[in-house]
Amino acid sequence: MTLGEQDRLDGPSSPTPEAVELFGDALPRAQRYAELLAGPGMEQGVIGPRELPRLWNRHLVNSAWVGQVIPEDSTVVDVGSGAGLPGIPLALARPDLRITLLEPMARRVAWLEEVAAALELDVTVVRGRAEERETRRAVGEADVVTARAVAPMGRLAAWTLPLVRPGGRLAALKGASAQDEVRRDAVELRAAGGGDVEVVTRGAGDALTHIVVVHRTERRTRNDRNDSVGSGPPGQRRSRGRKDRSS
Ligand SMILES: C[S@@+](CC[C@H](N)C(=O)[O-])C[C@H]1O[C@@H](n2cnc3c(N)ncnc32)[C@H](O)[C@@H]1O
Repeated sequence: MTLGEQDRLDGPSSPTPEAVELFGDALPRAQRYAELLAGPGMEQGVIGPRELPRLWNRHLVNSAWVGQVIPEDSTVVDVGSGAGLPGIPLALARPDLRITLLEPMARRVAWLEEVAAALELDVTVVRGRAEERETRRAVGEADVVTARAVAPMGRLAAWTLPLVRPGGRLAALKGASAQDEVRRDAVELRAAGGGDVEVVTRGAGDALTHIVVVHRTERRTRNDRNDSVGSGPPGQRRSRGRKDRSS
């Protein structure tokens, strides 16, 4: 399928050529997600009206690019999913991944559950804050943590690297400040258990995406030693969009 330049200007129901490539067979469900964001999502305030004309590039395509730094069959925790970004587009583009959407706000958790059910997505939704011990117990350690627009790099690493298994990685979607944040917060990144860091750039224009990949060292941090991971305590909310997980 090819789409012309005009399709970029037509609003949320018009996927861009990058979207066609990234979502492949899942494109109709990505389109449904864009419609949900533009309709009930906007009414419920999970996304602002000004985002409508740039839903595809700035949000769906930008989010799906993160799949390019995630190895096959990984477990992923998307921290601070909000409207479902990048977790929902990632789940659509990469059905091999096992994804948990982590979000502290009840209203957004309800939204994520509704979207997962509507799109028949096999994702787990957990209510909680990344830095809380209960959350770490509930979600365990993932191969990869993703996050977009949640916190400055140093704080984000302190919150999220304890959710990454040693040898795994944090993939943070950042704006043009990516390199500067990495330099500025280098000490915090190391203290949190960060090792090698790379900034991967994809796309152009509204879809331009800088992904800060922080590789987690094998060494344990004080945060890890204070936590023991396992199944979630009573009261921690977990739910699934679909229960018949096949892989
Ligand atoms: C600016 S929104 C970004 C939402 C989404 N990632 C996006 O890119 O559109 C930040 C989100 O992070 C969540 N958040 C804030 N602090 C958090 C924490 N400590 N742990 C997990 N999520 C957090 C907020 O509730 C909110 O949904």
